[in-house]
Amino acid sequence: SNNYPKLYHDYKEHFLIGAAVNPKTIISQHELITRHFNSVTAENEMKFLSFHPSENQYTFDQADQLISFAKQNGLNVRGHTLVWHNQTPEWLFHSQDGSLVDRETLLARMKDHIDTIITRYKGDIYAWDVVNEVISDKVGEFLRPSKWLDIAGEEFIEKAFLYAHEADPEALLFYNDYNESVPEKREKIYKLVKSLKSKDVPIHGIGLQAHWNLETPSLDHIRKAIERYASLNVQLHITELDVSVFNYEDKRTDLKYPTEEMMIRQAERYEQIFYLFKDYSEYITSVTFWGAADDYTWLDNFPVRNRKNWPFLFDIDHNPKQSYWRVLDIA
Ligand SMILES: Oc1ccccc1CN[C@@H]1C=C[C@@H](O)[C@H](O)[C@H]1O
Repeated sequence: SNNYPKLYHDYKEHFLIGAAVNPKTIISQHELITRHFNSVTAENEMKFLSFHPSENQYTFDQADQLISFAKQNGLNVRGHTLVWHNQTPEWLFHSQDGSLVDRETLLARMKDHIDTIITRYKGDIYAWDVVNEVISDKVGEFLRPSKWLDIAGEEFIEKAFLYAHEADPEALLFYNDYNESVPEKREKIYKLVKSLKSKDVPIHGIGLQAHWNLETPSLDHIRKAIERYASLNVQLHITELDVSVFNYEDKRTDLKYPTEEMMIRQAERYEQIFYLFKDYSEYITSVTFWGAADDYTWLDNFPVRNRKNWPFLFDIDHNPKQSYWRVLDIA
């Protein structure tokens, strides 16, 4: 990573190049991140559970650490994420006596969280994943069942955006989701965002998580999703890009290293994907990887626990892979 062409520099007229970071990787991957990226997202440190572990307790230290790293190195910061069904503490949905809270109480607690967080980082965080993954993966089901939905009804979604906008009218507010290129889910995400826009809810962008692999989604499905979302006149961010060497249903655990053909195929995929992103750089303003190099990825534990993956442009020693050269060559 030390003297290879800076990835963000070669893409600067197209879109920002980002990486998910955490308190460990801003140290272990410091040189790589500051050389090749101009945007960062906290992998876990800005989620509800991290910020707000109990009703009257906010914990900011780890997020503050990441913010000062970003400021010291001139990196843009995406906030992830304010309202989600995962990594959210149980206290939020319960009263002292353990019963479920009512709609007003839950919305008041949501507002307090959003006000507190967005106000603290106003001017430091330019874009927020306000709502993450509320669309269902189940055929025929629109919204994912959750305590948010059960207690507050579907208006919790628009309320999150309204509260966020009131707290920082300058921040870009995103809806973020995965499997975003699957046609059936694409149409549900489209319907949700179109509905929010039609009610003048302040939403500025759609985050495509882009947790992809060597085979899926097809370039055609990716292109169709980008075009569908772009037609809503919102910005598009690729928010969590990785290209797993295993298909979702492939649970093999025998590999200690990626095969040569995996690395050749991955380089081809990355070239095709970035060629497509460049084609739509009028709409795509940021491309963030969900990590920076193969020495650390959430995919080492998902969907198979303790199974190594090699999803990025840089290898476990932070040296460029074939994938890096193919992405750089078409910049
Ligand atoms: O690809 C998925 C499949 C099933 C559930 C969630 C996801 C992706 N969900 C993402 C992954 C990692 C987390 O750190 C991110 O916050 C989350 O947005």
